[in-house]
Amino acid sequence: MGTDLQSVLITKEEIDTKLAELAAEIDAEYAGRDLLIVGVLKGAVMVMADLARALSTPVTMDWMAVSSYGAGTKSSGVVRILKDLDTDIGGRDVLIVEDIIDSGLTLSWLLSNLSSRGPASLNVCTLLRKPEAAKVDIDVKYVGFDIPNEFVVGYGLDYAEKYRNLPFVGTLAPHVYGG
Ligand SMILES: O=P(O)(O)OC[C@H]1O[C@H](OP(=O)(O)OP(=O)(O)O)[C@H](O)[C@@H]1O
Ligand SMILES: Nc1nc2[nH]cnc2c(=O)[nH]1
Ligand SMILES: [Mg+2]
Repeated sequence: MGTDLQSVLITKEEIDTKLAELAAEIDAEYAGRDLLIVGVLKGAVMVMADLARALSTPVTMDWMAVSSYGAGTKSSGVVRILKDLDTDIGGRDVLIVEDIIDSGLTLSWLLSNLSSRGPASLNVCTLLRKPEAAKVDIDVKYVGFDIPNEFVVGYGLDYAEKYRNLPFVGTLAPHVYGG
């Protein structure tokens, strides 16, 4: 697996340190409240698992799976729900947890969908954010790392469903893309 990687962009230690910082901010914000964290499958699995364990605030956890319509339409912004929340979020404090915001279209859609359900509050935490996201008018309260516009894998992020289990975030060598 090592030879497929071009470089390590963010080490496991850097991720751990950043998640501890974000968890402290989230603990301060939600102290005494009843927080529901919502992970967006599948990419956010690692962030959810490690962020949740870094929090002191007791939380409940739920999951959504969403997909863009059709192949190659990632940036169409048309999303369908593959798995909805099990929880009624009406009146709840909700924090969406993502691995990455790239075009921002997945998150824009999720924010409008979830806000229509009447949560008491709705915020976003993402480990990674790419420059494209600035073009979309979304307010992301907790951001781990702003990264360059490169395709990254690891720590939940895949290329053709592989590399999600790497403990760090890296970039792929060109030969992996078939070049
Ligand atoms: O900002 P955007 O351009 O919308 O891209 C970001 C989304 O794309 C990835 O998920 P993907 O739909 O690839 O599915 P996955 O989480 O199962 O890997 C990532 O996990 C985000 O959810
Ligand atoms: N694995 C992966 N998925 C993404 N989805 C949007 N941007 C990315 C990225 O850089 N890597
Ligand atoms: Mg995802």
